[in-house]
Amino acid sequence: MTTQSIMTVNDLHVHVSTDHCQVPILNGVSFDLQAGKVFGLVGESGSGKTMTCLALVNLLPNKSKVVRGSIKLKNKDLRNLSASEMRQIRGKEIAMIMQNPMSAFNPVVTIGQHFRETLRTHLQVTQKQAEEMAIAYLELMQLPRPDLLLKQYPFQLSGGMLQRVMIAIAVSLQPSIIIADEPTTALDATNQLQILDQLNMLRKEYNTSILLVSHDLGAIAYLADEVAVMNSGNIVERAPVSTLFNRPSHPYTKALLESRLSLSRKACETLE
Ligand SMILES: Nc1ncnc2c1ncn2[C@@H]1O[C@H](COP(=O)(O)OP(=O)(O)OP(=O)(O)O)[C@@H](O)[C@H]1O
Repeated sequence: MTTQSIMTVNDLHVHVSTDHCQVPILNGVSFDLQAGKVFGLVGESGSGKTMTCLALVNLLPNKSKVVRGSIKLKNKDLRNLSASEMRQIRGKEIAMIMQNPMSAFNPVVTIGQHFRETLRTHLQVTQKQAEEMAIAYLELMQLPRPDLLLKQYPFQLSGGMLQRVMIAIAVSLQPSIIIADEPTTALDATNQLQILDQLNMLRKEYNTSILLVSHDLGAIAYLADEVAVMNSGNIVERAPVSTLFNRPSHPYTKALLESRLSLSRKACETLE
Protein backbone atom coordinates (compact mmCIF):
# COMPACT_ATOMS: atom_id res chain seq x y z
CA MET A 1 0.00 0.00 0.00
CA THR A 2 1.42 3.44 -0.87
CA THR A 3 1.58 6.04 1.87
CA GLN A 4 0.35 9.54 1.33
CA SER A 5 2.19 12.42 2.95
CA ILE A 6 -0.24 14.94 4.47
CA MET A 7 2.16 17.30 6.20
CA THR A 8 5.85 17.93 5.66
CA VAL A 9 7.83 19.87 8.22
CA ASN A 10 11.24 20.90 7.00
CA ASP A 11 14.11 22.50 8.92
CA LEU A 12 11.84 24.20 11.46
CA HIS A 13 13.60 26.73 13.70
CA VAL A 14 11.77 28.48 16.55
CA HIS A 15 13.25 31.23 18.71
CA VAL A 16 12.03 32.86 21.89
CA SER A 17 12.93 36.54 22.38
CA THR A 18 14.13 37.67 25.75
CA ASP A 19 15.03 41.27 26.69
CA HIS A 20 18.61 40.59 25.68
CA CYS A 21 18.69 37.94 22.98
CA GLN A 22 16.96 35.27 20.91
CA VAL A 23 16.95 31.82 22.50
CA PRO A 24 16.72 28.90 20.05
CA ILE A 25 14.00 26.43 21.07
CA LEU A 26 13.74 24.28 17.92
CA ASN A 27 16.86 23.82 15.81
CA GLY A 28 15.91 22.41 12.43
CA VAL A 29 13.13 19.94 13.13
CA SER A 30 12.02 17.88 10.09
CA PHE A 31 9.45 15.09 9.74
CA ASP A 32 6.41 14.18 7.76
CA LEU A 33 2.96 12.91 8.66
CA GLN A 34 1.31 10.21 6.57
CA ALA A 35 -2.40 9.52 6.10
CA GLY A 36 -3.62 6.77 8.42
CA LYS A 37 -0.33 6.61 10.32
CA VAL A 38 0.66 7.58 13.84
CA PHE A 39 3.89 9.52 14.26
CA GLY A 40 5.15 9.47 17.84
CA LEU A 41 7.24 12.24 19.37
CA VAL A 42 9.14 11.45 22.57
CA GLY A 43 11.80 13.17 24.62
CA GLU A 44 12.44 14.52 28.07
CA SER A 45 10.60 17.49 29.53
CA GLY A 46 11.60 20.74 27.83
CA SER A 47 12.96 19.04 24.70
CA GLY A 48 10.54 20.96 22.45
CA LYS A 49 7.66 18.54 21.79
CA THR A 50 4.85 20.95 22.68
CA MET A 51 6.52 23.88 20.93
CA THR A 52 6.71 21.72 17.79
CA CYS A 53 2.96 20.99 18.01
CA LEU A 54 2.10 24.65 18.61
CA ALA A 55 4.30 25.80 15.72
CA LEU A 56 2.38 23.51 13.34
CA VAL A 57 -0.92 25.28 14.08
CA ASN A 58 0.55 28.77 14.45
CA LEU A 59 -0.27 28.96 18.14
CA LEU A 60 3.20 29.56 19.55
CA PRO A 61 3.24 31.51 22.82
CA ASN A 62 4.05 35.23 22.95
CA LYS A 63 7.59 36.19 22.07
CA SER A 64 8.29 32.93 20.30
CA LYS A 65 8.20 32.54 16.54
CA VAL A 66 9.20 30.38 13.62
CA VAL A 67 12.33 31.96 12.16
CA ARG A 68 13.16 29.44 9.48
CA GLY A 69 11.77 26.36 7.75
CA SER A 70 8.52 25.30 6.16
CA ILE A 71 5.32 23.59 7.32
CA LYS A 72 3.47 22.23 4.31
CA LEU A 73 -0.04 20.86 4.58
CA LYS A 74 -0.86 19.08 1.32
CA ASN A 75 1.74 21.30 -0.41
CA LYS A 76 0.36 24.56 1.01
CA ASP A 77 2.92 26.36 3.19
CA LEU A 78 1.12 27.25 6.42
CA ARG A 79 3.67 29.95 7.17
CA ASN A 80 2.26 32.04 4.31
CA LEU A 81 -1.35 31.96 5.51
CA SER A 82 -3.21 34.85 7.16
CA ALA A 83 -4.59 34.54 10.69
CA SER A 84 -8.13 33.96 9.38
CA GLU A 85 -6.98 31.33 6.84
CA MET A 86 -5.12 29.61 9.68
CA ARG A 87 -8.28 29.63 11.82
CA GLN A 88 -10.06 27.71 9.06
CA ILE A 89 -7.24 25.17 8.93
CA ARG A 90 -7.37 24.65 12.70
CA GLY A 91 -10.28 22.41 13.48
CA LYS A 92 -11.20 21.59 9.89
CA GLU A 93 -7.83 20.28 8.69
CA ILE A 94 -5.81 19.98 11.89
CA ALA A 95 -7.43 19.23 15.23
CA MET A 96 -5.65 19.38 18.58
CA ILE A 97 -6.28 17.24 21.62
CA MET A 98 -4.50 18.52 24.67
CA GLN A 99 -3.48 17.00 27.97
CA ASN A 100 -6.03 18.66 30.22
CA PRO A 101 -9.50 18.38 28.70
CA MET A 102 -11.05 20.67 31.34
CA SER A 103 -9.03 23.65 30.15
CA ALA A 104 -10.31 23.19 26.59
CA PHE A 105 -13.93 23.79 27.60
CA ASN A 106 -15.74 26.89 28.78
CA PRO A 107 -17.16 25.86 32.19
CA VAL A 108 -20.42 27.79 31.75
CA VAL A 109 -21.22 26.37 28.32
CA THR A 110 -22.89 22.97 27.84
CA ILE A 111 -21.27 20.18 25.85
CA GLY A 112 -24.05 20.59 23.26
CA GLN A 113 -23.30 24.30 22.77
CA HIS A 114 -19.58 23.55 22.40
CA PHE A 115 -20.32 20.90 19.83
CA ARG A 116 -22.85 22.94 17.83
CA GLU A 117 -20.62 26.02 17.78
CA THR A 118 -17.63 24.08 16.45
CA LEU A 119 -19.68 22.38 13.75
CA ARG A 120 -21.49 25.55 12.66
CA THR A 121 -18.26 27.59 12.54
CA HIS A 122 -16.81 25.22 9.97
CA LEU A 123 -19.77 23.57 8.24
CA GLN A 124 -23.01 24.83 6.68
CA VAL A 125 -25.39 22.94 8.97
CA THR A 126 -28.58 23.82 10.84
CA GLN A 127 -28.86 23.56 14.64
CA LYS A 128 -30.80 20.31 14.21
CA GLN A 129 -28.23 18.79 11.84
CA ALA A 130 -25.43 19.85 14.20
CA GLU A 131 -27.23 18.16 17.09
CA GLU A 132 -27.68 14.95 15.10
CA MET A 133 -24.01 14.98 14.11
CA ALA A 134 -22.97 15.60 17.73
CA ILE A 135 -24.99 12.59 18.89
CA ALA A 136 -23.50 10.39 16.16
CA TYR A 137 -19.91 11.33 17.05
CA LEU A 138 -20.46 10.94 20.80
CA GLU A 139 -21.83 7.47 20.04
CA LEU A 140 -18.76 6.75 17.90
CA MET A 141 -16.64 7.53 20.95
CA GLN A 142 -18.82 5.08 22.90
CA LEU A 143 -20.16 7.70 25.26
CA PRO A 144 -23.42 6.60 26.91
CA ARG A 145 -26.66 8.63 26.51
CA PRO A 146 -25.30 11.31 24.16
CA ASP A 147 -28.67 13.12 24.22
CA LEU A 148 -28.28 13.74 27.97
CA LEU A 149 -24.56 14.45 27.67
CA LEU A 150 -25.24 17.37 25.34
CA LYS A 151 -27.21 19.09 28.11
CA GLN A 152 -24.43 18.71 30.68
CA TYR A 153 -21.66 21.11 31.67
CA PRO A 154 -17.96 20.11 31.49
CA PHE A 155 -17.56 19.88 35.28
CA GLN A 156 -20.31 17.24 35.42
CA LEU A 157 -18.17 14.77 33.44
CA SER A 158 -15.14 12.73 34.49
CA GLY A 159 -11.72 13.49 32.95
CA GLY A 160 -11.91 10.39 30.74
CA MET A 161 -15.39 11.27 29.45
CA LEU A 162 -14.38 14.85 28.79
CA GLN A 163 -11.32 13.70 26.88
CA ARG A 164 -13.56 11.50 24.72
CA VAL A 165 -15.94 14.43 24.16
CA MET A 166 -12.96 16.54 23.07
CA ILE A 167 -11.93 13.82 20.61
CA ALA A 168 -15.53 13.49 19.36
CA ILE A 169 -15.65 17.25 18.67
CA ALA A 170 -12.24 17.14 16.98
CA VAL A 171 -13.20 14.18 14.81
CA SER A 172 -16.62 15.55 13.82
CA LEU A 173 -14.89 17.91 11.38
CA GLN A 174 -13.01 14.94 9.92
CA PRO A 175 -9.60 16.62 10.05
CA SER A 176 -6.71 15.20 8.04
CA ILE A 177 -4.45 15.48 11.10
CA ILE A 178 -4.98 15.10 14.83
CA ILE A 179 -2.25 16.49 17.05
CA ALA A 180 -2.54 14.70 20.38
CA ASP A 181 -0.20 16.25 22.97
CA GLU A 182 -0.09 13.95 26.00
CA PRO A 183 -3.74 12.94 25.47
CA THR A 184 -3.70 10.26 28.16
CA THR A 185 -1.42 11.79 30.80
CA ALA A 186 -4.23 13.07 33.02
CA LEU A 187 -6.19 9.80 32.90
CA ASP A 188 -6.20 6.54 34.83
CA ALA A 189 -4.94 3.34 33.19
CA THR A 190 -8.35 2.09 31.96
CA ASN A 191 -9.24 5.41 30.39
CA GLN A 192 -5.74 5.69 28.89
CA LEU A 193 -6.19 2.43 27.00
CA GLN A 194 -9.67 3.39 25.81
CA ILE A 195 -8.43 6.69 24.41
CA LEU A 196 -5.53 4.98 22.62
CA ASP A 197 -7.92 2.39 21.15
CA GLN A 198 -10.23 5.13 19.96
CA LEU A 199 -7.40 7.07 18.33
CA ASN A 200 -6.42 3.83 16.63
CA MET A 201 -9.97 3.32 15.39
CA LEU A 202 -10.02 6.87 13.97
CA ARG A 203 -6.88 6.49 11.93
CA LYS A 204 -8.21 3.24 10.49
CA GLU A 205 -11.77 4.45 9.92
CA TYR A 206 -11.02 7.94 8.58
CA ASN A 207 -7.39 7.56 7.44
CA THR A 208 -6.51 10.37 9.87
CA SER A 209 -2.84 11.10 10.44
CA ILE A 210 -1.98 11.38 14.14
CA LEU A 211 0.94 13.18 15.74
CA LEU A 212 1.15 11.60 19.18
CA VAL A 213 3.27 13.31 21.82
CA SER A 214 3.76 11.29 24.96
CA HIS A 215 6.28 10.72 27.69
CA ASP A 216 4.64 7.30 28.04
CA LEU A 217 6.76 4.97 25.92
CA GLY A 218 4.12 2.24 26.39
CA ALA A 219 1.52 4.45 24.67
CA ILE A 220 3.97 5.20 21.86
CA ALA A 221 4.83 1.52 21.40
CA TYR A 222 1.11 0.65 21.38
CA LEU A 223 0.04 3.14 18.73
CA ALA A 224 2.89 4.69 16.75
CA ASP A 225 4.15 3.48 13.39
CA GLU A 226 7.20 5.72 13.43
CA VAL A 227 8.87 7.56 16.30
CA ALA A 228 11.09 10.62 16.56
CA VAL A 229 13.19 11.30 19.63
CA MET A 230 13.71 14.94 20.61
CA ASN A 231 16.52 16.35 22.66
CA SER A 232 17.20 20.07 23.18
CA GLY A 233 15.09 21.16 20.23
CA ASN A 234 16.52 18.60 17.79
CA ILE A 235 15.25 15.29 16.46
CA VAL A 236 18.19 13.03 17.25
CA GLU A 237 16.72 9.79 15.94
CA ARG A 238 13.76 8.77 13.84
CA ALA A 239 12.82 5.18 13.10
CA PRO A 240 9.95 2.70 12.74
CA VAL A 241 8.62 1.92 16.21
CA SER A 242 9.98 -1.62 16.49
CA THR A 243 13.46 -0.55 15.32
CA LEU A 244 13.56 2.29 17.79
CA PHE A 245 12.61 0.14 20.75
CA ASN A 246 14.65 -2.93 19.77
CA ARG A 247 17.70 -1.38 18.17
CA PRO A 248 18.03 2.27 19.21
CA SER A 249 21.08 3.81 17.60
CA HIS A 250 21.54 7.26 19.17
CA PRO A 251 23.10 7.35 22.66
CA TYR A 252 20.34 9.72 23.86
CA THR A 253 17.60 7.28 22.72
CA LYS A 254 19.41 4.44 24.48
CA ALA A 255 19.64 6.51 27.66
CA LEU A 256 15.96 7.51 27.44
CA LEU A 257 14.82 3.89 27.00
CA GLU A 258 17.15 2.70 29.74
CA SER A 259 15.95 5.34 32.21
CA ARG A 260 12.31 4.34 31.64
CA LEU A 261 13.20 0.66 31.98
CA SER A 262 15.04 1.19 35.23
CA LEU A 263 12.06 3.17 36.55
CA SER A 264 9.75 0.22 35.76
CA ARG A 265 12.25 -2.19 37.36
CA LYS A 266 12.41 -0.02 40.48
CA ALA A 267 8.60 0.10 40.64
CA CYS A 268 8.48 -3.72 40.38
CA GLU A 269 11.13 -4.11 43.11
CA THR A 270 9.14 -1.81 45.40
CA LEU A 271 6.08 -4.00 44.89
CA GLU A 272 7.97 -7.24 45.65
N1 LIG B 1 5.49 30.10 26.84
C1 LIG B 1 6.81 29.94 26.66
N2 LIG B 1 7.63 31.00 26.51
C2 LIG B 1 8.95 30.83 26.38
N3 LIG B 1 9.57 29.64 26.35
C3 LIG B 1 8.82 28.55 26.47
C4 LIG B 1 7.40 28.63 26.64
N4 LIG B 1 6.92 27.36 26.75
C5 LIG B 1 7.99 26.54 26.67
N5 LIG B 1 9.13 27.25 26.52
C6 LIG B 1 10.48 26.71 26.38
O1 LIG B 1 10.57 25.96 25.19
C7 LIG B 1 11.38 24.80 25.39
C8 LIG B 1 10.62 23.58 24.93
O2 LIG B 1 9.47 23.44 25.76
P1 LIG B 1 8.29 22.42 25.42
O3 LIG B 1 7.12 22.81 26.26
O4 LIG B 1 8.09 22.37 23.95
O5 LIG B 1 8.91 21.04 25.93
P2 LIG B 1 8.23 19.60 25.99
O6 LIG B 1 9.18 18.68 25.34
O7 LIG B 1 6.85 19.66 25.43
O8 LIG B 1 8.21 19.35 27.54
P3 LIG B 1 7.07 18.65 28.46
O9 LIG B 1 7.20 17.18 28.18
O10 LIG B 1 7.48 19.02 29.85
O11 LIG B 1 5.75 19.23 28.05
C9 LIG B 1 11.75 24.76 26.87
O12 LIG B 1 13.07 25.28 26.99
C10 LIG B 1 10.78 25.71 27.51
O13 LIG B 1 11.37 26.35 28.62
